[in-house]
Amino acid sequence: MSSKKTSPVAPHKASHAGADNRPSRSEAESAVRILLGWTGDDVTREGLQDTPARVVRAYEEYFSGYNKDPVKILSTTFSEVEGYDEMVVLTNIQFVSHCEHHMAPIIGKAHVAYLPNKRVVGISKLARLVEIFAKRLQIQEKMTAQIADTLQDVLQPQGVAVMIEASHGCMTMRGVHKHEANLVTSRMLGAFRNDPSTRREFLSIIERKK
Ligand SMILES: Nc1nc2c(ncn2[C@@H]2O[C@H](COP(=O)(O)OP(=O)(O)OP(=O)(O)O)[C@@H](O)[C@H]2O)c(=O)[nH]1
Ligand SMILES: [Zn+2]
Repeated sequence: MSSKKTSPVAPHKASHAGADNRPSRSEAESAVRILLGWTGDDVTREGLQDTPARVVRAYEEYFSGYNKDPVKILSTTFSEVEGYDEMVVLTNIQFVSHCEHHMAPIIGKAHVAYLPNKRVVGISKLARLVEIFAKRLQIQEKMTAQIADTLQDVLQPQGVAVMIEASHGCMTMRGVHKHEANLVTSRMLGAFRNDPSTRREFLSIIERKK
């Protein structure tokens, strides 16, 4: 199968197989047992006996974002803001995700901004939005776009900016072994894309807060 073929997925929809095709918990534990045996270790020894169940519980946490609806998260907004219409920026939102090529950790920070259009959203919801998309199998570019596009679609603000900087385990712990390499991605929409001074203000705020 070519890795170039991608199926279009709405930014805020989970892209995993439907519930009907989802393997059971015991099938997932068996798969972990097979991988453990494949390493060359003895899967029957005491220290490894409960490992398949633990790994499946850990995966449940790493990939809990498939069960959450990002649109619902953004549904609580406030309009009593005395006409506040300046930039809202939440910087340094830490996250851990996993790359869809190696299932290796992606560890980084997201900076999220929007220019409100009469309504604002609770700031924790911006961090929750990052969490939902981080806790899925990702590539960084896709995660950046999903966060920005969902904010734009649901809040319909005058603009959205998302910047992510992250270290990829598949490049640091294995493969090319570049420990210091950080991938920086961004998506600018509306005023952040069209107005250079808005974009500059966002970039200077996140630079100061690093
Ligand atoms: N653009 C992008 N690439 C990523 C991301 N995470 C991992 N990758 C890359 O995905 C690519 C997968 O390439 P392959 O050649 O199929 O995999 P590989 O043989 O394991 O490649 P190496 O990592 O170079 O050893 C690698 O270049 C990874 O660095 C990401 O978030 N964005
Ligand atoms: Zn990878």
